[in-house]
Amino acid sequence: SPLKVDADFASLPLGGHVEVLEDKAGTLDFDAARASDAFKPAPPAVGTNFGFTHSSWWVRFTLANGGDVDRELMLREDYPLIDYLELWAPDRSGGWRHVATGDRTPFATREFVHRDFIFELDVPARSERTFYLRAHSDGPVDLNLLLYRPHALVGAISTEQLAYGAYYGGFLVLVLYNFFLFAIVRDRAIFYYLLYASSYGLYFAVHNGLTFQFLWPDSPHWANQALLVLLALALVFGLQFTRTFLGTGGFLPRLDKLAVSLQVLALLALVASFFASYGVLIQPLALLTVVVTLLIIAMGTVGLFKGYRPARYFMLAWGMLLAGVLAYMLKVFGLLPHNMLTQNGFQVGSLLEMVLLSLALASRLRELRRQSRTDTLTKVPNRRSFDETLPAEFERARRGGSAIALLVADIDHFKQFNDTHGHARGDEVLKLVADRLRAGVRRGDAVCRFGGEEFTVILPDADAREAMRIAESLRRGVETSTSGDGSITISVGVACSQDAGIGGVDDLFRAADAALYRAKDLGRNRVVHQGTPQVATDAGAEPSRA
Ligand SMILES: Nc1nc2c(ncn2[C@@H]2O[C@H](COP(=O)(O)OP(=O)(O)OP(=O)(O)O)[C@@H](O)[C@H]2O)c(=O)[nH]1
Repeated sequence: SPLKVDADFASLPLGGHVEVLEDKAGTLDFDAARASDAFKPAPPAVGTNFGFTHSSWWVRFTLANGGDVDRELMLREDYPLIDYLELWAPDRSGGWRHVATGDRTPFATREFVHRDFIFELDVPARSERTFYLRAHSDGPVDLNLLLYRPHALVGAISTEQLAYGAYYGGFLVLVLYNFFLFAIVRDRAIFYYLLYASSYGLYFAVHNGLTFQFLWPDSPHWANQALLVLLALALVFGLQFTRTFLGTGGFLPRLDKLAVSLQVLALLALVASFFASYGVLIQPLALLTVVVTLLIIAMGTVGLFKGYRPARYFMLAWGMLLAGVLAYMLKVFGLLPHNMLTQNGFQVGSLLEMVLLSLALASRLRELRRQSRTDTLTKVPNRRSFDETLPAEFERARRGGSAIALLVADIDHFKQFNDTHGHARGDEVLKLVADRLRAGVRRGDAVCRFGGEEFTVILPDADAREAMRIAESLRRGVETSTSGDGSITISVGVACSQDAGIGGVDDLFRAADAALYRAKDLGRNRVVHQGTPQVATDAGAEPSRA
């Protein structure tokens, strides 16, 4: 039955009011189609979404204007990737106005300069008009037909343009920001993120019909191929980013190899896009996308369980994307309202994903920074960390008018231990000593491996007396916990900022180091304060340090 268009409405979905005709061979011309009696009402479940099909599809609908004024209406088909789309509309002289467009014809074939297909429909007062559409496409023929009053279409489009501007603006800012970050930091993960975000963002822009309108309006062939190329690139770079970010080559060699094979497949699809048609390639690529997504989530999950902190943001990011897809699914099944967020759940989720991946990169930089300040063997802060921490703590103590002390500790006769028991056992001793030191200090004290078998301990808010007490308890702690190991002992030199002659950080370190030498000279396994002539433990004197 004709759709009444004289009532007051802003927009109407046309889906339930059309009849369709499948032209399997694609040979019918307009007159033959118009004469055909094989038109059937569109099935309510799918409407005019015909999916992947080799047929051409004819769509017919009748609009009835019972009012006294002419009605000018806008027909919008809002899936922009239809290859060929034609309209036949009755004109006022009894003939037909024919528009032949689609994304396989130059952009200029459109009546309206817009990423979707928009046609003007004229229904004079007190009349009925029947319109015909013909669609054919290598990809899915998913016609989403909407009828608008002109003012309503203007309103809808301006809202959408704002949303798209915000969406792609977000992508652009992320890409620019990370570009500059990469220029400074030179982390390869940032580089792959850049490529991933760029190809992914452009892929969506192709999907929305925006690149065809704004970037390559005269290249319909490339406009179609670009979707495949960008999807393949997004898969390659997404995997490359994930592998670099999580460092999967090291701890997940099998999954990492699988990732490389999938990258090769995506690259093959990319090359094939120059020879094979869109229709042949899009379905395998869609399948590959699902597999890649599952693999990335699997790798992130393992990274998370291995305790790699940046993997938390990484997984949150992918969770956002999945939440977006889920929101869209729930909308399709009527469990969530239809609005711009749910309708575009995939796209919204993808931007949130990119934002969180950018955060994950920041978290990774923090982790790299932490690693560069940690000794890999003993897991205590290293020399670099010490060189940064001591001046800062010293300055803080000076400003607060408090004392700060420094211990320099060295394992006794470690060379001999190494020579006797081997380097591996020596490493274990280093770890053990580091653990003892760490366990024996107060909160806020900093144990560092200064180098070799030498450790430092920064003791904020400690005067010489307190520092001696802590040093002595550390010495005893090492001695007792390693008594079964051929007796490992340490010698410790102590200096405090309140000691005479300590003007700055360098004085403090020199004094503690000199005290350590004295401890070695006095027989090892003892604590010596730089100011006092001798504060010996009860260990017997030994020959001088070599
Ligand atoms: N196993 C192991 N040994 C190390 C490491 N770093 C340094 N060493 C060893 O530590 C030893 C330090 O020897 P020396 O500096 O001669 O001092 P020492 O033998 O401890 O003698 P004193 O300090 O005079 O008591 C050398 O044999 C180094 O090879 C390490 O990371 N692992």
